[in-house]
Amino acid sequence: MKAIETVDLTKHYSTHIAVNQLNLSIKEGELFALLGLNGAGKTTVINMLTTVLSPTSGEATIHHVSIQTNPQQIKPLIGVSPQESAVAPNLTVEENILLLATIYGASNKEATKQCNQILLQLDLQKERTKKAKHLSGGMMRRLSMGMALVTKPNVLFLDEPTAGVDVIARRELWNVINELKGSMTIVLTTHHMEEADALADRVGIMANGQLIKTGTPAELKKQKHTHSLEDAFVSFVQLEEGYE
Ligand SMILES: Nc1ncnc2c1ncn2[C@@H]1O[C@H](COP(=O)(O)OP(=O)(O)OP(=O)(O)O)[C@@H](O)[C@H]1O
Repeated sequence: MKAIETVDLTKHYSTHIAVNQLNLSIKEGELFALLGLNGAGKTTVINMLTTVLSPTSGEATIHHVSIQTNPQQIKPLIGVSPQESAVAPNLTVEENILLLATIYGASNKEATKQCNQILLQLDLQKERTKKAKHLSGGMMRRLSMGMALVTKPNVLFLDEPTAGVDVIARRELWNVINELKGSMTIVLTTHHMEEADALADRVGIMANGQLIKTGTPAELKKQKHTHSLEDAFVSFVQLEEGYE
């Protein structure tokens, strides 16, 4: 079953084409990493798929539900951990999750059960009574991911989940993402090629709003005769940008 499908998905910001006729198909349970230089269009794609932005043209479906005609039906299917976190700084870790679960209609008992499960899944039990504003960058990202799990999503979007965190916290976040892998479809964006290599079943490379390459990390490396996904990425992007 296809979790996500886009057909000629396009977004214009006045005269600037941020995403240009994107055709993408992601299978249920797959972890797909969207790669690209700054401004390539990754966040715009995620914002369209999560119904934050309306496409200028083209179509996209999540679990066969259209993002344009049925955005309200999309919301229960997805969880989003954005670059700018929606965490309430003065609430504790536990309170942030409980509040969101209650907003989504859980009873107090259900919310507590769900919160305990998420804290366990994300290894956040020790931080449960800490105010969010006192969390480290890595723990903050973990809380943001936990909050994205409140809707029990079929598809989880992680926009640069390890941006700005240290190398140990990054590895710990990889463990958390690896634990979630397979139980839901995950789409993540990253500038860290070793992250895409470690986590992704498949990657898509964007340049100038277009999807220029998709494949498994192994396929892309093989095509460029290298053991480094970063080298393969640079080569694909440079070719597209006309550096070679
Ligand atoms: N609200 C906006 N108005 C006008 N242009 C925008 C707007 N948001 C994004 N853009 C432009 O659209 C293009 C794609 O931006 P986007 O944020 O999707 O890229 P990105 O690949 O996520 O980049 P980064 O890796 O830096 O987060 C960029 O040229 C950006 O300047």
